[in-house]
Amino acid sequence: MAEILVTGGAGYIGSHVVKQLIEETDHRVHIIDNLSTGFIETIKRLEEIAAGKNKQIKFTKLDLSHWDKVDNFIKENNFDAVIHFAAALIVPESVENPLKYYLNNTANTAHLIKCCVENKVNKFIFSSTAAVYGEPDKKSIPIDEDCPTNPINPYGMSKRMSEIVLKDAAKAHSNFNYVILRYFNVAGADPLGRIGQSTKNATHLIKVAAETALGKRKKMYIFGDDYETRDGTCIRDYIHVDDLAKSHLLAYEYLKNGHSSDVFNCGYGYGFTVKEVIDTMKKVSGVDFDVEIVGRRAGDPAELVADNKKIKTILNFKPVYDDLEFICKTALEWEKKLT
Ligand SMILES: NC(=O)c1ccc[n+]([C@@H]2O[C@H](COP(=O)([O-])OP(=O)(O)OC[C@H]3O[C@@H](n4cnc5c(N)ncnc54)[C@H](O)[C@@H]3O)[C@@H](O)[C@H]2O)c1
Ligand SMILES: O=c1ccn([C@@H]2O[C@H](COP(=O)(O)OP(=O)(O)O[C@H]3O[C@H](CO)[C@@H](O)[C@H](O)[C@H]3O)[C@@H](O)[C@H]2O)c(=O)[nH]1
Repeated sequence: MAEILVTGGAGYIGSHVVKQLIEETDHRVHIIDNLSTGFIETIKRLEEIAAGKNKQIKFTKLDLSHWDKVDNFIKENNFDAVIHFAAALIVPESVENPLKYYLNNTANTAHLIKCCVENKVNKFIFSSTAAVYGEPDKKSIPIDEDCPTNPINPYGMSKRMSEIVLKDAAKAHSNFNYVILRYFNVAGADPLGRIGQSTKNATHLIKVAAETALGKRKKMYIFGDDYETRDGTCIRDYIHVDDLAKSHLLAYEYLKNGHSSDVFNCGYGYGFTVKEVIDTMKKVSGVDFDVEIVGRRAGDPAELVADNKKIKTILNFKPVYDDLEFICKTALEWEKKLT
C-alpha cells in the first residue's frame, strides 16, 4: 500500500485517475487542488466512490504557487509518489498570458520537484502533452517519443520545460525517478457516469460537439477544411480518459518495480478527422445539429497521431475503450448530467 499525492485531482483527468486508484488499488490517495478549474463537487463524488469501497480519500485545498505551504505540506506527509496534473492548459490563453503558464506550469512544477527530492518522494508521474511536438512533418506521423520536440505555443513550451527540469533532477539525484506521459487528445467520461469533464467554456472538440447536440450551443464550427487530410479537416488521436487514467497506474507500478525514468506517448495510434468526430456525435445523440465551416484556428497542426508501441511494450498498456462511438457516448451522457 502506497501513499500517493495527486495534484489537480479535482480536475477532469486527475479525478479519473483518483477513481481508478480507489477502485483498483489499495493505495491511499491525498488530493491537492486550488479549485481554479477543478470542482469541489468532483471531490465529493470521489469521496462517495471511496465510501462505497469503505475507503477514504484526503483533500487539501492548496495552491502550488504557495511555495512555503507546499514545502510544509510535503514535509508533513510521507508520500511514496506524486502524480502531477495541476496546470493551466488553454492554448490561446497561454499566448496572451505566457507568464501565467511559465509560473503555474513550469515554476510551480520545478518547486514541487524540489520538495519531492528534498523529502525523498522518489516517484514522480507527470502530465505532459502532444503539444510538446509542435507541428511535426508528415513523415514523423505516427509520432514516436524520439520525434524532436518543438512546441509552438507557451503552453506546450511550459510543459516541455517541466520535462527538462524533471530529466535534469533525475540525472542529479539518482534515487529520484519519473515517468512523463505525453497525452494526445483526451475525451469521454466515466462509463458509469459518476464523473466527467465539467470544464467551463471548453474548447475541446468532443465536449463542444456534445454541448451542441444537447442544444447548449446553437451550432458549432469546424476550424478549417483545407488541410491535406482525407476530408480536409484536422486529424487527432482521441484516447478515452479511463484508458489514459490506467496508464498512470501502470506508470506507478513501473517505477515501483525499480525501472528507470522514461517518457511515453498516450494515444491509440490512429486518428479521426474533425468531420468524422462530429458525424459520430450526431449518430450517438440522434441529433443533426448545425455545423459551420470557418477558417483555420491558429496553431492547429493538420495531424497528430501517437505511435504507441513504447507504452504498449514497456508499460503493457492495453486499450479497453478504443471506440470513438463509446468515447462520444460517455461524453454525451456526462454532458446531460451537467444540464
Ligand atoms: N485535457 C486534455 O486534453 C489534456 C491533454 C494533454 C495534457 N493535459 C494535461 O493534463 C493535466 C490535467 O488536465 P485536465 O484536462 O484534467 O484539466 P483540468 O483543468 O480539469 O485540471 C487541472 C486541475 O489542476 C488544478 N490546478 C491548476 N493550477 C493549480 C495550482 N497552482 N495549484 C493547485 N491546483 C491547481 C485545477 O483546479 C484543476 O482541478 C494538465 O497538466 C494538462 O496540461 C490535458
Ligand atoms: O469547436 C471546435 C473545436 C475543435 N475543433 C478542431 O478539432 C481538433 C481538435 O481540437 P481540440 O479538441 O481543441 O484539441 P487540440 O487542439 O488538438 O488540443 C488538445 O490535445 C492536445 C494534445 O494533442 C493537448 O495538448 C491540448 O491540451 C488539448 O486541448 C482541432 O483540429 C480543432 O481545430 C473544431 O474544428 N471545432
